[in-house]
Order: sequence, then structure tokens, then C-alpha cells
Amino acid sequence: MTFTDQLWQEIAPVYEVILSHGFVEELMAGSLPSPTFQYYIQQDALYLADFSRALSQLAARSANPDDMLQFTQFAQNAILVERALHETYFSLYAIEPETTKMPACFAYTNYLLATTSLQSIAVGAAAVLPCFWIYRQVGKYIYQQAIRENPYRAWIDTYAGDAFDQSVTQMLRLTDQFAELASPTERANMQEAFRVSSRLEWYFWNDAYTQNRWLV
Ligand SMILES: Cc1ncc(C[n+]2csc(CCO)c2C)c(N)n1
Repeated sequence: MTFTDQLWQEIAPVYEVILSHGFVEELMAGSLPSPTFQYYIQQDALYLADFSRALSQLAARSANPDDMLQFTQFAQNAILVERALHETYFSLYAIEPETTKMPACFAYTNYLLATTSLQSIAVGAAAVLPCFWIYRQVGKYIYQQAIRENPYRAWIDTYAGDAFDQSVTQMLRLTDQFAELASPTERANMQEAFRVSSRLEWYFWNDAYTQNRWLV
């Protein structure tokens, strides 16, 4: 079993509750209220900018040019995906970008930036991995079940597509390479980072579904 297989086994219960979350179920059914999706897209635009910064941080700290290139490409793609997908929905709904990060987005982006800046590259890579991997699995799951005439079709097709599939496979390979070189303590830290980010993925959907805002 690879290291990343072990990572997935540990977060399997988190993945199960993500799949059965109302946001995912209603996105799949096409019945998700548009204000809920608008909140999600606005927060996601803020998330992706910082996610790209976190990947750029890993690129800058990489020891070899191949890893640098890989992280730089991921960082670039995060911005390009954001533009393509978000512009579609921003103009469809005639909404403006949001400037305030709500609690889950705030927690997740700050966690990613702190981890990729202050922990080892191996731990930083484990922290960004759920973003790739959980979206691929959720994307495929939704793609298989979703009705054709779904208002969220552009979103579904992005994450169920081949281009995205390949980048996730590369990210998994990279993480397994880091794990091979890591000490047992560092591997434990990688597991913890993977778990924290996986949980935060759930919180991100949940904030959108409940339209969560700062209470004070
Ligand atoms: C909260 C949240 N988590 C994960 C993704 C998915 N995602 C965003 S950028 C990227 C890599 C592209 O190179 C992936 C997989 C998202 N959109 N929002």
C-alpha cells in the first residue's frame, strides 16, 4: 500500500460525510439554491488565490527544478481554473467578487499558507493534497450521478475532466516521493496535515450550505 493510500484510508469517514452532505447532494441533483452556489463561488475565488500562493510557496522552497516546475504549474492552473469557472458564474448571476473570507475559507486558507510556509515541503504537500484529491473523487461521483441538464454542469465537468485527473495523479506521485524520504515523525505530520485539510474541505461546503457568516 502506498503512503497516499494510507492517507486516504484515514480520512475515509470524512470523505463519506462529504459525499452525503446536502451541498453535494443538491449540487448533483441540480436543486442547490443559486444563492448557496453564489456564496460558494465567491468564497472559492478567495480560496483559489491563496491556494495558488501556497503552491507558489512550495515551488520557491523546492530543492530541485522538477518539483519547482510542477508546483509552479499547479499554482498557475489554480488561477486559470478560477478565472474560467468563476467568470462563467459571476456573469451568469451578475454578482461581484466578495472581499471578506467567511470562517471556513479564512481557516482553510490561513492553514494552507502557514503550513506551506513554516512546515517542511513534505508536510506542505500533504496539506494541499486533499484539495486535489477530494475534488477529483467528489467530481467523479457527482459526474456519474448528475442529471444532464444541471445548472452546475460547468463546475461538474471541470472536476471530472481528464486534465484535472492527470494533475491529481502527479500530485499523488509527488507526495509519495516526499514520504519515502521523510522520517517517521515527518510522516506523522504529513498525516495530520492531510487530515486537517480534509476536514476543512467539509467545513468549506458546510459554510456555503448554511450561508455561514461571522456572528460577531
Ligand atoms: C475549497 C476548495 N477545495 C478544492 C478545490 C479544488 N481545486 C482548486 S485549485 C485546484 C488545483 C488546480 O490546479 C483544485 C483541485 C476548490 N476549488 N475549492
